[in-house]
Amino acid sequence: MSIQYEVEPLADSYGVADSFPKDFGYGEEEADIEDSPTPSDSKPRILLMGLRRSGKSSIQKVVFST
Ligand SMILES: Nc1nc2c(ncn2[C@@H]2O[C@H](COP(=O)(O)OP(=O)(O)OP(=O)(O)O)[C@@H](O)[C@H]2O)c(=O)[nH]1
Repeated sequence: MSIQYEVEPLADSYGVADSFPKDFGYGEEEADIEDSPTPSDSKPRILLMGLRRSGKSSIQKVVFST
């Protein structure tokens, strides 16, 4: 007496994954819609943040005044 098993190929068990759309992606590249004006001379900009009267203007004078 012999018992026969039906062994399906392993690849068939992943049939669900095969049904996944192949062209799934992030779509077209979209331009940033942030309203950050791009300076034409492309100078780097520094945002100095701090509490009131904490010395921001003084730092600016010391660091950036020529
Ligand atoms: N002792 C001391 N006082 C400082 C220093 N830096 C700034 N001050 C004094 O702190 C006060 C405020 O300095 P500002 O540079 O005007 O500070 P700010 O952050 O620009 O102030 P806001 O524009 O009001 O936010 C001024 O009276 C400065 O003289 C420091 O390093 N040491």
